Amino acid sequence: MNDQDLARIGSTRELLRAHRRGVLLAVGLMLLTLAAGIGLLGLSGGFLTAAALTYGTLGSFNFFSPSAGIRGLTLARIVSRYLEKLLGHDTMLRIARDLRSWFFARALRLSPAQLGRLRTGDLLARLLDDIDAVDGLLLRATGPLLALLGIGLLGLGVVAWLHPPSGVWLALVAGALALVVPARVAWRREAVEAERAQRRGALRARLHELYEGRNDLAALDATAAWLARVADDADEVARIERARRGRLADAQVLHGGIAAVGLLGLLWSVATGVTTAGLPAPHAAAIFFIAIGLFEAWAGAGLAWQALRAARASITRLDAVAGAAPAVADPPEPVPVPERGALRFEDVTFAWTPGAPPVLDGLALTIAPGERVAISGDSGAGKSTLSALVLRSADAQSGRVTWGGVDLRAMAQADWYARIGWLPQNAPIFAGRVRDNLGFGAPHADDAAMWAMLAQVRLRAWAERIGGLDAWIGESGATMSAGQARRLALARALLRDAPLIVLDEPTEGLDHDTADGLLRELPDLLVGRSLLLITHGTLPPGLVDRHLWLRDGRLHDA
Ligand SMILES: Nc1ncnc2c1ncn2[C@@H]1O[C@H](COP(=O)(O)OP(=O)(O)OP(=O)(O)O)[C@@H](O)[C@H]1O
Repeated sequence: MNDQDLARIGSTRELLRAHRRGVLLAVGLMLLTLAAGIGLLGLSGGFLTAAALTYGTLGSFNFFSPSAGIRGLTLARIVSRYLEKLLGHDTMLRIARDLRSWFFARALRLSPAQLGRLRTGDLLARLLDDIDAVDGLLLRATGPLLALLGIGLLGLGVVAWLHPPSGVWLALVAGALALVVPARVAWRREAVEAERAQRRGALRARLHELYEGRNDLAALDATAAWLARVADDADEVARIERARRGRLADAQVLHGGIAAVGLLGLLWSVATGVTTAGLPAPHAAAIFFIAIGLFEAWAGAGLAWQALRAARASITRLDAVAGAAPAVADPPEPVPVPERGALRFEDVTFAWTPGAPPVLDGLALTIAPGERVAISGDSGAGKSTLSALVLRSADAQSGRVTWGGVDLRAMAQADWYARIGWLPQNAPIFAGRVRDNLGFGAPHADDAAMWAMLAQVRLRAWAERIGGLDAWIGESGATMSAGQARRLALARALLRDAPLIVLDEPTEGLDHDTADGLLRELPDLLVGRSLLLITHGTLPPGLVDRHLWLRDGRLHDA
């Protein structure tokens, strides 16, 4: 499926339905493989019995038809099994690919506040474990269950045709299996499967946090305590897995018991048929072998039922994220975004949690084109919240934010972002080359522009030392100091050809002289662009046109 098709899909089940052709084909091939296998067993049993009964007598024996049938079924089984593996796995891989792209794209539509409620490890668990459970639905759950149903009906039909009383008996045994096995492994197991998926997610989250926070935990001498929590989580997961396996083993035992009684009853039924109702012995043998084949195939039903329940729990978890309505969405017919304009907050009131005291309360602010405004305030006053509204991580509950007179909510988010160069508080450095990190937001910037920008943020000497624009910088800027990472992210924001630059604490982590030098040079880097600067520090004269103070949700002159 292409991106446009995926964008139209609203739930996991809808996505699975879009693959129904591949799924039906794979199920048909599974059925064919099973039918060929069981047919082979029945035909061979009948054939051998007929041959044994004819041996040493003068009776005639049709050798050719059954042996041709055996050859045909053998070949059919080989070919259908090969195609089943080929097409079944191909469909499964397509489902997995589409599910991952779709889930990821849907999750990214959510605002940071919505995503922030999920732990990264849990999100990863959904992306990996839950999608794994769902894409295997075809090969481990619905596929086998449908194929087992199909082969059951076919087998019962053949047995009933050869000997109706045996058909009735086999149907009764099949009915008992169909009730008892799912009852043991799957009936009323929704809550347990949901808990299993949730616990596995929690374990991943705990491990992810251990990895991310390993240095802090080591410094706090808290690694052992954290590992103990990991062990507790792992124990919980193991407890649930053991219980599941126990239920599956119980189901296998029940299946074995019922199948044994079923076969004994069938033996009695066909023996009576042969001795009293003229049932040919080869038919009796064929019925017996078909039944053995069916019981063997049905033994997989328990696992398939369990996989089905697990997949359902995973579907619920995936839809909880992918099906959530994004807090910030594009309008159906977005308005074009003006090239330049004033950024205005008009009587803006905003609370992160509905009903909580607002962080911004009737806030008003105008930044004229080319104007540079700094905003300071106590920690927690709402400075980053203000930039979050500019970035449309959230929308104001009342009032509006406009650019060139157009409400930001009337624009497509991507069009609006094209007008902004943003340096967030925790700007990430991506694993890759210096060039990649600079060029993300400015794909057309050439080497000369990159070097000039590196010089302006005072990173030129560093870049030359590590090998230039193609030098590799590790994940999260592992090979850089915090100040260097901050300056590289600043360079990235400034390199963008955007009329509005939003900088949240650009000099955080820099020594006084570097910070001061950088701020003094900032006006030259802005050249006519508007600036919204969030800062705690003192500013050199001439950097900004106005310096405001955020207090009680409103802006005051500093
Ligand atoms: N995503 C969020 N969800 C819920 N509450 C939030 C969120 N982000 C911020 N807040 C709350 O909003 C208030 C303002 O936070 P904000 O980060 O805007 O302050 P700030 O002025 O930038 O602080 P600092 O100078 O410490 O960075 C705080 O009480 C904070 O707890």
